[in-house]
Amino acid sequence: MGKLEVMNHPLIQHKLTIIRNKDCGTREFREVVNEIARLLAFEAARELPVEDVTIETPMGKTTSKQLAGKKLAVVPILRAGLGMVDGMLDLIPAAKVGHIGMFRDEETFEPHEYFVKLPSDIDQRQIFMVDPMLATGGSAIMAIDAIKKRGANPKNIKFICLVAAPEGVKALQAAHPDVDIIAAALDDHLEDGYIFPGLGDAGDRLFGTK
Ligand SMILES: O=P(O)(O)OC[C@H]1O[C@H](OP(=O)(O)OP(=O)(O)O)[C@H](O)[C@@H]1O
Ligand SMILES: O=c1cc[nH]c(=O)[nH]1
Ligand SMILES: [Mg+2]
Repeated sequence: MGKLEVMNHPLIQHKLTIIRNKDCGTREFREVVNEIARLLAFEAARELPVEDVTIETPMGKTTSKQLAGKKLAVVPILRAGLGMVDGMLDLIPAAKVGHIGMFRDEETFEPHEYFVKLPSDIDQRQIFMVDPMLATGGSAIMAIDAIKKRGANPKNIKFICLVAAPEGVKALQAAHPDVDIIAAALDDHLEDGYIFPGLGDAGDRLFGTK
């Protein structure tokens, strides 16, 4: 079973409160989503491998740690996942970026895939898949199916979101038990396919489409 990590950090809780508020405008919503993504990237990078390197400080020779150079990829689920990409890249600027286009049917909430473009060496990369919302879990499950089908190593995939519903966590863990989930918050339940209390439609709020 994949791990679920919920980030109960005060900075994250404070920023989430800002974007949950229905009066938060597009510009601030976008900025704060990226700020939270940056904080989540910090946590997501916790298990990156490091290696010893010998350096000289002004005081003399020592052995110190550096990143071992594992290849990384950030993979947003379009559209709303795009809102988290810059924040992730602030911390891991050398990562490649893949895209998976996915939309939910407004009545059935079934996901539909409309675009997939990944780095050609995705099989060798640690993948951080990003999407602000994990609701029924359908979009995340299908997006992970898509990257596994194209060679991604299941052990190298982490799913990173802002708000998760218990229903989505359960479905994602059942479908992809090898994928760890990092969420800024675990909310109460789903109401008509939307997370309660949640923050509404993340894509529409990020791009001002409603
Ligand atoms: O867990 P699920 O029930 O699948 O719901 C979550 C999905 O819904 C939203 O995307 P949406 O379909 O609204 O597309 P958008 O990002 O283009 O707005 C969200 O960004 C997730 O991708
Ligand atoms: O609450 C939700 C559920 C799915 N997609 C969103 O953008 N918000
Ligand atoms: Mg949407």
